[in-house]
Amino acid sequence: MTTITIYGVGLMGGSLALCFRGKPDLRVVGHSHSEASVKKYKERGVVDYATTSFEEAAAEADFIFVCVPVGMVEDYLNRLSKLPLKPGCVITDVGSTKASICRAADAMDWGSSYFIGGHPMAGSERSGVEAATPLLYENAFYVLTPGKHVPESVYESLVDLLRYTRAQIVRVEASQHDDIVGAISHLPHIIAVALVNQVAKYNESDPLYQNLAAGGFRDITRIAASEPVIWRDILLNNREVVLRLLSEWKGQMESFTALVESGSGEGIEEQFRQSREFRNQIPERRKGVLTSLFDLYVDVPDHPGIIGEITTSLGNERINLSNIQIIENRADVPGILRLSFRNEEDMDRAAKLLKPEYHVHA
Ligand SMILES: NC(=O)c1ccc[n+]([C@@H]2O[C@H](COP(=O)([O-])OP(=O)(O)OC[C@H]3O[C@@H](n4cnc5c(N)ncnc54)[C@H](O)[C@@H]3O)[C@@H](O)[C@H]2O)c1
Ligand SMILES: O=C(O)C(=O)CC1(C(=O)O)C=CC(O)C=C1
Repeated sequence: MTTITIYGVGLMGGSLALCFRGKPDLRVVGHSHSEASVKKYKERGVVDYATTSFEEAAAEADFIFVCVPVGMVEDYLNRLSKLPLKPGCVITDVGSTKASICRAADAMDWGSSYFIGGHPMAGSERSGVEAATPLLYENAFYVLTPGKHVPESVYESLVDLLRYTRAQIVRVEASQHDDIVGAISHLPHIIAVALVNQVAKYNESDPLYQNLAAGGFRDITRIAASEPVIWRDILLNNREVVLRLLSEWKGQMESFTALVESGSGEGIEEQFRQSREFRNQIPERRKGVLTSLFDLYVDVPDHPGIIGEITTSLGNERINLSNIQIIENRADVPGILRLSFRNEEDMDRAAKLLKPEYHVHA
């Protein structure tokens, strides 16, 4: 029996627990310092056992996942490094920054256990165990940052366990990781929050702002609803990278200001041309919850029963749907329907069937 202990069974920890729970020869233990949370973990059935005792949670563990806010990770690792852990125990975390955590962990004496930094590139603006789902990591990249002293066999044992997440493991050096996530995750969160706060001010005097907010505003601001404590810790921890990016961002805004001020239509077009080219080459299929390799997107008109019509016509042709999701891109009405299939043949047949009536794209 392999025991997996999760400290902080929230969105990320709870989702990991749900990936491992009920799998052959795996036992999942959850830890929280709060009695109420321990009760909740048990009631929701996310773990096999839960405790408020830090020591008891670690005692039998073969793998430990530290899934608390970045600002707390070092403290948790420090406490763990001082416990009599099972020999060969692998400790990892899911913190959104890696350089300072890995540096701190490298300076700790792990005895016969090992630390490997981790960061799944999947998540949500929601938080807490209530938001946990075993599908969170599916098709996402999962970064691991093993230090030099971690034997390959130990690294492979963690990779092997993580196959239950159905994520794609990628090995990255910790400071390179922080540079990259600064640009593709931390800066976008700041921009989304600043934009929402700017619009919220206008909305105070004219609530029509909120009502007219459609696809553009919604697409760029979903993440502005993210958990404040989690993001406070991330931005402060990746301070230097974030400050450099913000300064470059100011430059971007100044360039745009100059283009608009000088009426340079050509310059504006060029900015959009460049960004469209890069944006369109990002492999859409790999990211997000519930994506599969065989997805079709169908623009559906807003009329009652439309989803039923589509699923019935697929059913009549015996085309198996593995998933269906409405992507809300217009206020309060279904816009794009994502249909997922288990194989290319089903996807192609569905596209052929739906094309005469709907706008279908892969
Ligand atoms: N939210 C995301 O999209 C995302 C994605 C990848 C990685 N991460 C990282 O995962 C970790 C957990 O984030 P989450 O989104 O699961 O958050 P969450 O709020 O859903 O869960 C945090 C967990 O940590 C526990 N905790 C322990 N000490 C705490 C303290 N002092 N303050 C607050 N909570 C404390 C909470 O009880 C909770 O169980 C963070 O390090 C975060 O950077 C988050
Ligand atoms: O999808 C979201 O809501 C996320 O914010 C996920 C996201 C991201 O920025 O992409 C957020 C933080 C991470 O550490 C990793 C992933």
